[in-house]
Amino acid sequence: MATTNAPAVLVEGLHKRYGDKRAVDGLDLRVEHGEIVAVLGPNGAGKTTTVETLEGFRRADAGHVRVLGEDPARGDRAWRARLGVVLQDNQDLAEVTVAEIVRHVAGFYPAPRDPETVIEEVGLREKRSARVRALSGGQRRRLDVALGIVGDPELLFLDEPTTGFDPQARHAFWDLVEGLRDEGTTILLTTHYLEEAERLADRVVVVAHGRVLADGAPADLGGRQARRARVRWTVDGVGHEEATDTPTALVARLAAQVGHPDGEVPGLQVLRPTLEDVYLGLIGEAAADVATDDTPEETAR
Ligand SMILES: Nc1ncnc2c1ncn2[C@@H]1O[C@H](COP(=O)(O)OP(=O)(O)OP(=O)(O)O)[C@@H](O)[C@H]1O
Repeated sequence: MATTNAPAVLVEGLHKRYGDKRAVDGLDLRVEHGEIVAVLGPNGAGKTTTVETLEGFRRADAGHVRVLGEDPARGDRAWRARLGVVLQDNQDLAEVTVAEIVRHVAGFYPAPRDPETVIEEVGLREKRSARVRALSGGQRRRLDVALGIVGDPELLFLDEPTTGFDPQARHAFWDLVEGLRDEGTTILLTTHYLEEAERLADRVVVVAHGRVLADGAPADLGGRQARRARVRWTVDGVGHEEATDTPTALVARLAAQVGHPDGEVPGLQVLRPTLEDVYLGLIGEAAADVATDDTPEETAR
């Protein structure tokens, strides 16, 4: 067991190639115990390759990797039992029922959660006797989540967990993840949903071309809080906009100058860059850098 203050996940200088494709290219990552970290990045950024290396399913070409104090390439059964894994694609389980497979998987773990409670938590109670092949895509994904958490893991990997969920199921899943966090579970999640990262993550790591572009709390990633606000308003139906570091002062001035008798400023909006704005800016800059980078690998395609 890891008894030191070592982080739950430590990755330094991870490299992984497929042929001449550099899928992961010097990636660093640290996840502290009890933290939820979201890894964001475009398709092909290297997220799944990284996560599957941490899970012990792929071998790194180079780099230092420790997961719950162990090298995943050497992780034994006891180490694996401390992990929960929700993969992007799961093997076919078509003919078994939901309750059967959750009970079955629980049997692999020394101290599993109660299978019926887990089925309920992921919202599959009414489907507990349904065969897996009869589940919808979103229900199937919920079953994947159930199988990932039934072992009561210390560290849970969620690879795009809510793909295919309807909005209600997504919100229910977020509540579930927050409940796990409150119980002390450490969670590393990949997602394409910025709203999901913003809601769940203590820290967001943006990855592109196998490298980390930015790492920070969702609220101030990429200096988000330090960015200027844009204030919009209308006068006689004509829109105005001004960028400012002091939006409160500007709004007070507008209220005095162009506000209605009750002080209201028509069409008033104060806009800060969203996490999505910051994310798209980072990814755009990285794409521009690659376009001007004439390494043989990039020009060969
Ligand atoms: N088994 C493989 N063989 C060859 N190339 C691979 C293999 N797995 C991944 N790749 C390539 O490595 C790169 C990184 O893929 P990876 O699946 O890690 O990206 P990702 O960030 O998880 O993408 P997505 O958001 O689409 O899931 C991609 O260019 C992909 O085509």
